[in-house]
Amino acid sequence: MIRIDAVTKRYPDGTVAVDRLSLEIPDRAITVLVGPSGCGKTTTLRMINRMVEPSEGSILLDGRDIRQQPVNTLRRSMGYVIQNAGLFQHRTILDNIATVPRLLGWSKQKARARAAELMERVGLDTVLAKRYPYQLSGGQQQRVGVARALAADPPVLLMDEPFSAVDPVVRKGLQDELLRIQDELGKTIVFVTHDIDEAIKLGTKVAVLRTGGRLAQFAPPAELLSAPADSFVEDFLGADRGIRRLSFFPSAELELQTAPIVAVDADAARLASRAPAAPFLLVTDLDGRPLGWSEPDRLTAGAIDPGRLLDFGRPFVPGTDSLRTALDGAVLSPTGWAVAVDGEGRAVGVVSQQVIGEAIRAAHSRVAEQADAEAGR
Ligand SMILES: Nc1ncnc2c1ncn2[C@@H]1O[C@H](COP(=O)(O)OP(=O)(O)OP(=O)(O)O)[C@@H](O)[C@H]1O
Repeated sequence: MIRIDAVTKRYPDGTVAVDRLSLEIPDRAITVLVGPSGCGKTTTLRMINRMVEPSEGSILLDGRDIRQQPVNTLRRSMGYVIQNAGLFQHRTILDNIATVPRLLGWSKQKARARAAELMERVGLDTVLAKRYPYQLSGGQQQRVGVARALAADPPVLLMDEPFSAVDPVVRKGLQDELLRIQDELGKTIVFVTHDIDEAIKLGTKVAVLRTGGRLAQFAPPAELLSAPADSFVEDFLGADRGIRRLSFFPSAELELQTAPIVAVDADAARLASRAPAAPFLLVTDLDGRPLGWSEPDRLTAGAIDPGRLLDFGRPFVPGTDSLRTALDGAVLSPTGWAVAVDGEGRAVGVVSQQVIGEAIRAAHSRVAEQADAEAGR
């Protein structure tokens, strides 16, 4: 665990960048530092690897003051990734990634083998190994930056706005990749961003800082969204807080109906038997994949015309997707019903906005009961 204990940083010109900050950063999780420009995020991160020394307070790594070990030893245990990757322009991709192992005295062959392994791990084609950084896209360069930081297998990874310079689509890819790598490697990651959505997506815990380097709230993302500590945090979280919170509620328990699902070859008797179940029937192809919605009386036996069906919107996968995705599916659907599919895209049920609304209320009361129970403990 990294423990930041009442740390203040005052720069020589008198600027207080960080003000009596205390944080317990858990092992093998992603802790995000988020806040407006100039609130002291980078300064805090740099105090962890001693690129900046605190004016007051201390930082402990596994119970030991970080000032008690040589700074080089400390930094070797902490990979560091920055915006724009900060790659060495005159070195190939492979040699960039192999930098730290080489500094640690590994043979060239061993370091390069490790670098090649890491390229695959971060989703880079090894044909890029011999290229130079300027021959890569921004997103690819960021992946190289992550691979380089992981090369010596440090337990801690410090990441300072690593994905800020790329477009939103590439950024989403990099975030997903980081979550996947973290699932495999379980590093202790401290991640700085000014983007609250990125913080909520990546953080196991999120520290919201306010200008002047003071901590506003330190909590798991779902808790930030449900119970912002004050109006600063609430404003910083922005609009749609309620909708975004639904991302943390699973859709697995939604009660699905199967009666309104009919295959495209359904006969008159079958259509008639299903019709009372819902105002709309979902027509699927012969493999069970949804084609679209129709009012029951528009379907005539043996002559279902897929071209005349209503769009079925965006389906969700129960157990994988959240209530937010399910609600989105229902809102997008012209019928107000969402379609649930399995991993292969076959319809497994349908659910109305009303039932999703009830599930949301149930989820809220479960969270409230849990909070009450914890408060009473
Ligand atoms: N070397 C320095 N000397 C004086 N003041 C500094 C120095 N470095 C940073 N600061 C100031 O300290 C405050 C915090 O800066 P810091 O870079 O830690 O913030 P940040 O939250 O990372 O900001 P951003 O999101 O804009 O990168 C700012 O007011 C900044 O101007």
